[in-house]
Amino acid sequence: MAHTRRRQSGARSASRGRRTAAPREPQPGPTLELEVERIAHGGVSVARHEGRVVFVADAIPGERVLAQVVDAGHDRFWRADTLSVLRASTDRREHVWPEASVDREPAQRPGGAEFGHIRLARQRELKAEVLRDALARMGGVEWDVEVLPVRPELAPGVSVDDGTGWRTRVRLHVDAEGAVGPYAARSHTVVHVTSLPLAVPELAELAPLDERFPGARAIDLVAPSSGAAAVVVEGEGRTPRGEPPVIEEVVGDRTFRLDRDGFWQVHRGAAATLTQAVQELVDPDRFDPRAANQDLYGGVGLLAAAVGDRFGAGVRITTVEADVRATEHAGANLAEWVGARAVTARVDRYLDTLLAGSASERAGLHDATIVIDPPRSGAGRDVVDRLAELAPRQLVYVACDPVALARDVGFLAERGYRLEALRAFDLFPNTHHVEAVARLTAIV
Ligand SMILES: C[S@@+](CC[C@H](N)C(=O)[O-])C[C@H]1O[C@@H](n2cnc3c(N)ncnc32)[C@H](O)[C@@H]1O
Repeated sequence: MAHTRRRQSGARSASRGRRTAAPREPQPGPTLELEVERIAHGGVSVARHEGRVVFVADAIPGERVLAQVVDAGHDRFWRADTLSVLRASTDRREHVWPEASVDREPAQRPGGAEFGHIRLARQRELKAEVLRDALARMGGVEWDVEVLPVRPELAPGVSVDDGTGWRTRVRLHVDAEGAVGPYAARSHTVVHVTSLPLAVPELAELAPLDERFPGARAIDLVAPSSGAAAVVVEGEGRTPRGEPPVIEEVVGDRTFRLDRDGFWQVHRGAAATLTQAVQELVDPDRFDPRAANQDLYGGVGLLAAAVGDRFGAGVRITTVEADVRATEHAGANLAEWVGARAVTARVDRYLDTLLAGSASERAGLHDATIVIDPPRSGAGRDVVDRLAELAPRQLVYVACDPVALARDVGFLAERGYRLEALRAFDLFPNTHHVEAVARLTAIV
């Protein structure tokens, strides 16, 4: 495709001579019959056409499908959508969200349920395969991964049969005419749907799918574990001034307060699942309650509380988070631990201040356990290098992206840390996402 470069006076000097590439338009290609070979990261499967990789959506490894190439603009791979299934896998089932099924026009299928046509147990095997492959390729470790379902007692009301009814946060979008819906898969086009099966039942009922919101940008649906569910309309003149409403989330015997629009784990049972996983994965023989323990990317203090509950009232732990409101809540949520602190900071800068500490401060860090729960992009080289320099006894890494985790496991291996334990959980049934909790320890 020919790109036209727009000339704007002053644009070149403003960008100091750098040219910014215009977003690439996808180039539609042919309709193909494809043998689907294996799963890839991102919820698509790998097929081949004349030697070229084709990433195909809405298929299952082992199937033969008729697929429309939606982007033939790359030399090395194309992207395609399944139009119909010519030979179905025994793992195929009715899609849990009829509107996302292959029976609908690809451009009209909502995103966010890209595994909904696959038996639940097989979804977990595919997620395990992606994590195992990523760890082998990027992390340099062979690890036999099993992805476990959320335990039903931790997620009351969530269907264990088909993986529906778990989402406590849903963002819908509003189009130019004010119509509401999710984005179509792999696009920013709002599509109309009549149901939200992945949402917890109270949100599925509340969702204003047939209403119009002219001028609004998005509709956020929030169902805290305690108190009423809410529909929040975002857009010009609609965001209320002043402090955002505060909600409560209950995990076991604990209540966490947070802003209604603040970060919280999305699956109804996720916070309890991760609490248990972190408590189990911290090696008690390596844990020193008086060391300078850390909970990095700490949100409102969920995982610092998990460590505190596991090791008792005397635990020292600092939770570090970039969002000021979240750290204010974390300070209050962790008030009962005299040794707990909540710090507002970017993790990389915070680690720089730790690295500049005195010899006795550095010794306290050397004995520390550091829990780290970064956003989807992972910790990355800069943070990993700083962590390795602090040389804590153990790291407990909570990850929502297998490739970012595997990359960071690889970086940590270069810096003398090895993967010692790993658990993976299906905190996002019917999507391709998977959560993992890993313990890495210093090789001595
Ligand atoms: C995956 S959430 C985890 C939150 C918390 N551990 C929990 O389970 O509720 C990641 C958090 O990291 C915060 N964050 C993102 N980038 C950050 C950075 N560079 N430094 C500090 N916090 C950051 C986000 O605001 C978010 O609260």
